[in-house]
Order: sequence, then C-alpha cells, then structure tokens
Amino acid sequence: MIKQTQSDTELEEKGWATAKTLAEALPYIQIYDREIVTIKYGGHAMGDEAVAKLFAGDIVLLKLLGIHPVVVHGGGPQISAMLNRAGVKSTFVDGLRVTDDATMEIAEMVLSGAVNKEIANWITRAGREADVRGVGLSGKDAGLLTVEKATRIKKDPDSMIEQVVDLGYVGEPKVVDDKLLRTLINDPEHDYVPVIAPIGVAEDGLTYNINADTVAGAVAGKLNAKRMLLLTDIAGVLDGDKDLIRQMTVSEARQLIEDGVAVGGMIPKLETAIAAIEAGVEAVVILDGRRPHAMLVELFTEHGAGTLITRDPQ
Ligand SMILES: Nc1ncnc2c1ncn2[C@@H]1O[C@H](COP(=O)(O)OP(=O)(O)O)[C@@H](O)[C@H]1O
Ligand SMILES: CC(=O)N[C@@H](CCC(=O)OP(=O)(O)O)C(=O)O
Repeated sequence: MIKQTQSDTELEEKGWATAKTLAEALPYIQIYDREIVTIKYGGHAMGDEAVAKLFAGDIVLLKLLGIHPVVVHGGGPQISAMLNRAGVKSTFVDGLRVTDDATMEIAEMVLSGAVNKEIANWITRAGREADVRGVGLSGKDAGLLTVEKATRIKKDPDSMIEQVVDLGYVGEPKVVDDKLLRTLINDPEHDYVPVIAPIGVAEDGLTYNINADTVAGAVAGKLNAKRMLLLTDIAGVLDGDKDLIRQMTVSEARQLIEDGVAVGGMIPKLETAIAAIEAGVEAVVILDGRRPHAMLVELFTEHGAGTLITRDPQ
C-alpha cells in the first residue's frame, strides 16, 4: 500500500492544472489543424541555447498536434560576430546588411552552415521519440528561392535629392518554388519540418543574402500559411510612447514606417507582414522569441502574445 503524501497532492494539483490548460487549447488546436504556420526565428531570439532547445521542442509539439510548421531562420548577430572575427566591417541600410563578396561568403557559411544545421538538428533531437525530423535547406536547394537584386532609394537630408543605394549581394525573393516544401510537409509517412536559411540564387547563378523576415513573408505567402510568426527580441511592435501595440491593421503598420516610429530591423518585419497578408496569409504576429514557449502562448491561448497584424476591414 502506498499512502498519498503532501508532495503527491501537490503533483496531483499540477496534473489537474495541466489537463485544464490542454482542454482549453482544444478550440485553437482545431483552428490550426493541418494548417501551415510559418515561423521566422530571429538571430536574437536564438541567442540562449536553452531557450533555443525549448523552441525546437515547441516546433515538435506543433507538428504532433497536426499543424505544419515551416521554419525560416535568421542569424544576423551570428554573422556580425563572424565578420568581426574576420575583420570585415558591416553596414546596414533600413535593416538590410550591405553585402560585398567577403560578407556574402561569411553570411552563407554562417546561415546555411552552422545556424541552419543546428536548428534542424535540435528539432530532430527534440522529436526523436516520435520521429519528427528537421530538414535544413537554403534557397539553393531544389531551386527554392530565386531572387532579384534589391535596391533602396534614400533621400539626402541636405539636398533632398533621392539616390539609389547599391546594397551589393542583397536579394529579394522573386520566385518561391514550393514543390520540395509541399513534398516534405505532405509526406504521409514522415513528420518533416523544413528549416530554411535566407540565401537565394539570382537568374545569373550568383548567390544572394536575403533578410530572413522577407524570406519568411515570401514563403508564408506562397504556402498560403494560416499564420506567420516573427520571433524577435522585443515584446512586439511599440508605438511612439514605447507602449506595446496589441493589434493593428496593414494600413496602421504602413503608417508606423512612414512616421518613423518603426525603424531599423522593424522595417523589414512590417514590410514583410504587409506583403504576406496581401499574398493571402490570414494574420502575422510579431512576438518575443526569447520568452520560453512564446509560440504556444500565441497560438493556443485566448489573449495571445505580441502584436497581431491583420488586413484592413473591408
Ligand atoms: N517601433 C518599434 N517597435 C519595436 N521594435 C522596434 C521598433 N522600431 C525599431 N525596433 C527595433 O527592431 C528590433 C527588432 O529587429 P531585429 O533586430 O532585426 O530583430 P531580429 O534579429 O529578430 O530579426 C528591436 O529589437 C528594436 O530595437
Ligand atoms: C540582407 C540581410 O540583411 N540579411 C541578413 C540575413 C540574416 C537575418 O536576417 O537575420 P536576423 O533575422 O537574425 O536579423 C543579414 O545579413 O543579417
């Protein structure tokens, strides 16, 4: 005979609370059943290895709950650290890294090599009991991402004359070939999770560096994802008073860029959110990926997390 102790009672209480949480998630699990959710995992969000492993566990959970997660990752801080070590200087224009030959070589090494394979491996390890497997890809695999050279126009603050800024090997996705992604997602026998590095190829065969937010938006749009989650290092989008915006429309997002409230890395995030929604994605959420289980809070609870961006009311 084994008698109930105080610690048994506490564990039992915890079990009841867990069961309640699971039951409350049921309506949300049904909403996302067999839907594609694109997750952009930013370089800042993946900084802490323990949290990164929790992220991999959450991706496995999504897959086992019947959702199809597609991960697009960044690695900006990791590229900067490697460039620093190599003594290569880096500059940014509107959140985009100006990319010359040396920068391109290091960016591809870091993104398609170290970061991509690490995330795929974490997912595979987190899912090994259920045979969920992360598959690391870059835009170079199976013609996934064809790009065109990106340019930016800047106004000279003194003369107010507009100038075209050459960003070097910075690309913008022109064609997303989703054949391989769909093959992986729909494989009837295996639970594959595509993990995509933001590297693409232009028509002339040259390699280009792409902002990871932009890739996530293009992939989410092509796959008609139900949601795109942009995991970053801030609670969400902040307004002019530095208060968190809980929800906004595409027009309001555009206004934040115009007003200069969204600057730096937030610009490609909002631009990609707008483009993805216009391409058919139902909603985009910008949230803090450093917080453990941020994706689960967003997808499976009533309040959600971060900033939700939706289309303008008709
Ligand atoms: N209005 C804004 N609200 C929130 N963050 C903003 C805003 N404008 C600029 N940012 C900056 O954008 C950053 C997120 O972009 P970035 O550093 O490129 O993230 P990631 O590496 O995750 O892609 C935030 O840490 C913040 O410094
Ligand atoms: C053109 C461009 O800016 N490319 C990015 C690609 C990585 C990225 O976007 O990483 P985060 O999402 O972590 O910022 C870069 O070189 O930093």
